[in-house]
Amino acid sequence: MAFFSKLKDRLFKSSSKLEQGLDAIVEEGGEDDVMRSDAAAQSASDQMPARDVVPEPVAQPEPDPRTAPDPAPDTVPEPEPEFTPEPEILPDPAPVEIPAGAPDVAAPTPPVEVPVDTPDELPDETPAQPDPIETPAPAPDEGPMRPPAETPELPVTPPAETPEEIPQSPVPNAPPADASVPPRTGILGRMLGRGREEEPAATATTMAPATTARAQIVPAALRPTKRRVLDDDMLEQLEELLISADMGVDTALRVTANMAEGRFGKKLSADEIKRILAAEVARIMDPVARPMPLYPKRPQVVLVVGVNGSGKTTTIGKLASQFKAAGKSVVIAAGDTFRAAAVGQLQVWGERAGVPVLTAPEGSDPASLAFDAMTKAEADGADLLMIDTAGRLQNRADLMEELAKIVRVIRKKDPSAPHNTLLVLDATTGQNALRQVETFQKLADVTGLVMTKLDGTAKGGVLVALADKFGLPIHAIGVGEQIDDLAPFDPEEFAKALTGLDA
Ligand SMILES: Nc1nc2c(ncn2[C@@H]2O[C@H](COP(=O)(O)OP(=O)(O)OP(=O)(O)O)[C@@H](O)[C@H]2O)c(=O)[nH]1
Repeated sequence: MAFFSKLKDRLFKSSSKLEQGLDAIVEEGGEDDVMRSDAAAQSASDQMPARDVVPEPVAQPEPDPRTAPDPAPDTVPEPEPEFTPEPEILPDPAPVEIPAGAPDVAAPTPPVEVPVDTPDELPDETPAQPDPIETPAPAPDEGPMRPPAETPELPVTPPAETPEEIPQSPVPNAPPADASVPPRTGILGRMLGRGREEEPAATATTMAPATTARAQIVPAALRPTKRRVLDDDMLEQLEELLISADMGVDTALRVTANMAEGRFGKKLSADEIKRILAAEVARIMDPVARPMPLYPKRPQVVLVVGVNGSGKTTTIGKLASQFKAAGKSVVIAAGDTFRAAAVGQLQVWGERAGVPVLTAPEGSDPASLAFDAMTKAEADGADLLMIDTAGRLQNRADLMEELAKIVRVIRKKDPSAPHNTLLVLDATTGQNALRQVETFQKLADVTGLVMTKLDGTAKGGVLVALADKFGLPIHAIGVGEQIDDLAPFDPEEFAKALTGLDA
């Protein structure tokens, strides 16, 4: 519930936009569902405490909803799609000892300097190649592979259904140093803004004097439910609304067509439309909600790519922390060799996660660093090597070629690598994310996505467009700047949050 609130309230501005838009569409062309509201009013007033509502004298007897003829058979609402209950919040895995001292104040771990003397032309030999049968490369069209059940590569405490490889929140939530700040309750309980915001409203209602309450309070059940016939006009308005929420034209058309299927001409309330839309969104998103797969290969090479500022470094830190908590030995390579600040930032994240960060002298070839980092990670018997790369705009051909070279060089060392190429997308970039996927996919064979900043001003609809267009797995979502602000992607929570449905 808390995570749902987090999604709903901070996740998207587009959520409230969609929610309000759907309400407005029905409000605009809808009619009061009189029969339903009368019946609801009767039932509500039967249950209403006397002090809350004093029914006015009724001139006409209330029709008995059980015997009254149905004046409009087509007003019977569609059965509402069922929603899976919110997934159980799993207990945090074993706590991780955060290195003593806050990363910001502790002296950073001296970087492991990797000598970068590898020439551009790297040897063609591929030392210590594993048996290809034991370490199959991920087949692009097979989707993410999970390690065999018996492999010791699985994390220590895999949830049954949710990502095994990215535990929910392995880091215990230490109380904040400032006692005036309320204690944090983990990633699923962090979105407390909504609860706090709701408090005044709740107080206002309960504090209202009885006399004014009698005049002013109109319980929701007493208000007539507006319903609107689902016709071409309404579908067009729905399409426009979905496009404005960044779903893209193609996806918006497909979604509205599916919504109309079997319902055209029927009268629907705003709530019913939200549920139908949420079910459709969840149906599209379900196949892409996949954790990052782990393979028996050591080191499993995870290349992290994306445009400037999308959240690569932050995501690497969060992932490294989670994998470490799951018992993996992780090494990070600072592939942005051109910006000293980027290296420094990665070192801070390495400190936080408690994993070593391999660096190279400023200005050296990032492809060489990647090669040397693989050699070192292999020698150290690391399970995972996460390679950060410089942010690059997808329209900068030179930088994209540099990325392609990194991939080529990695493959010289291990033809099955990189085993995961994660494209980190900033959800606030909207439709531009689609172009980013297209370009990065061509050059770096992207295997999965991480969508960051969903706690910000993101337009969540773009995730639906991405899933609909590319079908790439969404391994995780970033919902904040802290180390445990990375969560598995839950399609149903997402759909409910996007459409403004209550949990
Ligand atoms: N609110 C929020 N901020 C995030 C999230 N992920 C990353 N950030 C912030 O986004 C900014 C950029 O993150 P970085 O991790 O430095 O991005 P990057 O892709 O490594 O950046 P470059 O190296 O410049 O390409 C930082 O201020 C992060 O704190 C997220 O999920 N939510």
